[in-house]
Amino acid sequence: MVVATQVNPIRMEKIREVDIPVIDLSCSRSKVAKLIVKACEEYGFFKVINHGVSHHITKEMEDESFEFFDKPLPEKELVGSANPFGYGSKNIGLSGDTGELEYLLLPTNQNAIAQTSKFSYAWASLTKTHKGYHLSKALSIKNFNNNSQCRLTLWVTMCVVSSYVKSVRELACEILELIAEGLGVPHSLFSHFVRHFDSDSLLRLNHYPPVTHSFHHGNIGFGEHSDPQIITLLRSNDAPGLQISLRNGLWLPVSPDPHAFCVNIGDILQAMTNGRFVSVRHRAMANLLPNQSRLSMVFFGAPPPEATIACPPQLLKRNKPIYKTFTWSEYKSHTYAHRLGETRLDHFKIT
Ligand SMILES: O=C(O)CCC(=O)C(=O)O
Ligand SMILES: [Fe+2]
Repeated sequence: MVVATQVNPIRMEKIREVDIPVIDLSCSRSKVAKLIVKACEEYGFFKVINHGVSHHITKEMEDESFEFFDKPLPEKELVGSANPFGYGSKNIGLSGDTGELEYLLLPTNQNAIAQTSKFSYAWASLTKTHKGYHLSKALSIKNFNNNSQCRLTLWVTMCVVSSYVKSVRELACEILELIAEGLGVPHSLFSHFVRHFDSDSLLRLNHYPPVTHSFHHGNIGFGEHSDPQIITLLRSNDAPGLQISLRNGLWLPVSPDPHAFCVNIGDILQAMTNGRFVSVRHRAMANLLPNQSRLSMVFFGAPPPEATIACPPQLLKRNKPIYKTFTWSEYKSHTYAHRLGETRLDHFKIT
């Protein structure tokens, strides 16, 4: 008999419910900065409320995403495979990882968007409307039929996606500036990477349909990993699934809250703080709800490809650097060449 081996076996016995930090961004700046730094040190993870991203923009983005995922597979595949941007189903990355989800990876690079916006402007004048820029319309534009990447970028330039990206990018930068204040380093030390015209930030829409076949608890939607970028802002609908790993190996289920953003520290911020902040390991369980899909909309704030990543002297204090200096593009290549669950930053440790 052949027994299937499970990648990333799940340690169910260690799951428990604990409160994770919820930070109210409407409180005083100095208090918020301190609380964020504490959460980054202890968990590498927190939720923010009163964050200023309009619920209307978020809801529109969610509706638009569901509209896309509800389409028949051949239509979804028209946007091309997620390499680097496009649609993917079950396969995550190029190293053999799989999960019970489908997803769409979108660029947010302002440079690429500026290139394409002249096309979307021309299209907008043709259709004489600035509303209803849906992906279904982008898919049907004849001139773009042979260029899936162009169609995707076009979708990103459209009102709904670009408003969402702008708002969430602003929130990510605001949080990075609060972190810088809390650490006593220059205000834009981290945020300038994400604000940069060539920032490699991206938006990932993850759709976890209810699993229909004989699944048992413990099946994986998106396997255990840390995010390689600087910072991640995740917003989900009110279906559960996300879990974070604590330093002691316990898994914490994160209760869903459509009005909050989950913020996690990425590998780059762990490197830039010389290990003071934790790049939190997390995963999403398969969706076992009978009739409801789970949707997470995830913004990854990243540096430009040629940015140099090193811990600044102010944060080293008298300690030796733990990590070598590297560029974001070197880190990204290393990440994509390895399995999702690997601790990729270890490769850059000074031995
Ligand atoms: O969908 C989730 O809750 C987690 C997704 C995630 O970790 C990712 O896209 O990097
Ligand atoms: Fe992640």
